[in-house]
Amino acid sequence: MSDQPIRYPQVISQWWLEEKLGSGFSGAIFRAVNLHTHQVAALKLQPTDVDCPTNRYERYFYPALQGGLGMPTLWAAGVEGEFDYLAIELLGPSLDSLFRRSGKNVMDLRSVCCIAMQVISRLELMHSRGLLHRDIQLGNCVIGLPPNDQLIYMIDFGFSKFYIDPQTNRHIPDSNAKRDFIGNYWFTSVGVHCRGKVPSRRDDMEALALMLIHLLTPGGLSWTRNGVPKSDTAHERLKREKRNARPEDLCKGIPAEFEEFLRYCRRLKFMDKPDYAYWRDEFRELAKESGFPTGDAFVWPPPERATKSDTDCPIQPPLHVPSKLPRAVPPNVDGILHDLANLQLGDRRVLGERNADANKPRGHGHAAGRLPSNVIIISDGDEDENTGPAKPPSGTRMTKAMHLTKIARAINDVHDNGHLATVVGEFVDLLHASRSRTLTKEGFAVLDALYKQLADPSVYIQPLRTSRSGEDEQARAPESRYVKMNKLLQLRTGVAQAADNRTLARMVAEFGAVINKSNGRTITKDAFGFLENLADRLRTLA
Ligand SMILES: Nc1ncnc2c1ncn2[C@@H]1O[C@H](COP(=O)(O)OP(=O)(O)OP(=O)(O)O)[C@@H](O)[C@H]1O
Repeated sequence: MSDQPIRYPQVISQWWLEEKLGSGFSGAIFRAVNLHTHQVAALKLQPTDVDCPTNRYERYFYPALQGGLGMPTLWAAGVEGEFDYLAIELLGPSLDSLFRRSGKNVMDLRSVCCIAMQVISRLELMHSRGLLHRDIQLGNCVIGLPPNDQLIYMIDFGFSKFYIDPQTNRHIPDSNAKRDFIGNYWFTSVGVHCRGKVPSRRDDMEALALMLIHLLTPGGLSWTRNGVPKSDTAHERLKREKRNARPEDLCKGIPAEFEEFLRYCRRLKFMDKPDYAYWRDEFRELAKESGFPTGDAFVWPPPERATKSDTDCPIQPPLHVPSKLPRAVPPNVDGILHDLANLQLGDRRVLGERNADANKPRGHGHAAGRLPSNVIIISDGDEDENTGPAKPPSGTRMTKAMHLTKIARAINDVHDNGHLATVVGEFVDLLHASRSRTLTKEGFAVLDALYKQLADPSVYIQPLRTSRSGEDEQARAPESRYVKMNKLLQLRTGVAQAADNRTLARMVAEFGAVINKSNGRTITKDAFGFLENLADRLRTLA
């Protein structure tokens, strides 16, 4: 291809070219009108002699995506004269241009959660049709034109690839052969970009995770700040920085879900199918916990405070507030649940100091007449106070965070060590079933509740981990892996000999501190062993 600027014609096939909408590495895209039907389209033009003839590839992939939500319609495609053209459904601006135009340093959490939910769905659709995108970035996510302007579309399938071989119907094989990097500098996964791995579904998901973290990071991910690398040395430097960036450092100060999502993507094996529904739910739950509507409609510009009209899926009232109390939607459900866990209700007992009257029916602490005046009774309406953790209302999937919160509340309510052992067992089962091995803030809240119940529930206990925002970073100066493993092993074996509940409480506190100080706050094999042995010990001390 010559170095001369490309001269685009006025008419291609039946399309009259109007203004330029954008340009890419090897072509440009114009708004165009069909001379016969007057249909409007986005015409993607590329000289036929370009080094990287992506239009030719895109033409091949588009048919597989037709009819899918958030997949543009391809109206026509062909070669005329020196140009390869694609006539695509005309769409709105990209997330990149919306974000740039907003002039903001970071994107608001509600918008990022919506992008997460929607792009996960787009990837699920593409993957279900055997295709990888392989170039996830803000410029390749665009919103529709009204009335579809709350829907995010995927565009630019020039780097896509069938990971299911259409001939054999089998997943493409992994390989260690050296390969050129396909994707973009900012968000392509570390495995593909820095280690030369073969892209698969996990890498599309990791690129999304990095894109979301980028949007929430002031100034963006560090390796995106110097622009596109102009030399091999600069590219190598960028790769080193990207490869060395630890999830916990990238995600400092942003909700833990993003760190967990990134870790999850990186743990997936080459052929693994990502759990799209799980992560969509996690981001929906995060939006809900943050007081936003749970729908995934991408409302731009973000409303000052999301309201019912922002979404076709209105906010679910998370809490039932008794009618005699002033009705108010709390801004932070999480904080309230946490505060509730720390309430001094006055009639709690120390399990280790139980005597015969412990079996007497206990006046329930929620009796309105006995509550301090500032206490609001909170109930999901689906919980039987005598049976601890309740089942989710039928038809509702309980997220891990909700489940953990219920477990923490159940621990506050137990009457004896036997019951406590059962709840700890449920905690262990939930952690085992979870795809993430990171102990979340809700997981720490369970440890807090456990410690409090084992030590003395009537006194306020400083939570084991109160902040994700980095304020507690000094307190959690990282310990080496070796130290962590050693301590966990000691706790795992020592717990079987614990003489009483107070000793168990001390061990739970130590356990929480070790996990909190470790990189990634990961639940290891020994950590599971400790919790399982704790449940056994509680049974024998019952
Ligand atoms: N269907 C469309 N409707 C409206 N605008 C579009 C459409 N497709 C693309 N654009 C605009 O054109 C820009 C470039 O499009 P696209 O990414 O498909 O081209 P490209 O040549 O492959 O770009 P790159 O080389 O940067 O990946 C997009 O960021 C978007 O702003």
